[in-house]
Amino acid sequence: MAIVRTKICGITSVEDAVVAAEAGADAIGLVFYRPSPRAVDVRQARAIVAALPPFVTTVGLFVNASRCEINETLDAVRLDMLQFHGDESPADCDGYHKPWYKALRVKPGIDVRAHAGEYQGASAILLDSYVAGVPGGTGESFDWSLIPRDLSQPLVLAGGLNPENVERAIAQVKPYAVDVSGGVEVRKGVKDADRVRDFVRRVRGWV
Ligand SMILES: O=C(O)c1ccccc1NCC(=O)[C@H](O)[C@H](O)COP(=O)(O)O
Repeated sequence: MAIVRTKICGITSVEDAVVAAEAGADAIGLVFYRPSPRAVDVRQARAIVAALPPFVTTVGLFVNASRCEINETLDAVRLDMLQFHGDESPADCDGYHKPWYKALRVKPGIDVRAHAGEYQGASAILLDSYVAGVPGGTGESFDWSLIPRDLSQPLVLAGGLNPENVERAIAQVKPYAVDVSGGVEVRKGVKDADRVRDFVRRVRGWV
């Protein structure tokens, strides 16, 4: 059985980053989108990244950010990958000399395969729930039967995952990785250490 990777998104503190890393998360996500309750600035992000042990991937999440803002963030913070969570075109995502992936928000009627196929430079495609007016981090799941089996890029499953449903999600969707934020929080922006550990254990099949 393939190993499924875990990303804990929306980390806002050193404490939560260390909990995620010690739990066995493969990656953490830092939200550089000011309207989000999980937004971090570069000073917070640098402290979080500095506290991480080796081999934990740091992902910077942007929503329709300018090239200038992304470049300034990359100059200030050691980010390993970029996650584009807005309406960025394939050209908008290229040119940073970093691996990147694109989030697509799924609702009935969207042709996921065709949409994903536009992002040939992406290291992966993240599928999240569509909620009108909210770009992400909604805590809402979507109908996993809408996910095509034959995407050309690795699939990161997101949207409303939690320790209670992640094993079912993995069994049904067989993603490359899973991404969680709200399902392991005490409140928006603050992780629940026990739920983070439980989530990672279940993804790894340790329970
Ligand atoms: O977390 C946010 O506030 C956020 C804001 C704008 C765009 C994306 C955002 N978060 C993305 C994620 O945390 C995850 O990649 C994904 O959407 C899962 O979130 P959740 O449903 O809360 O597990």
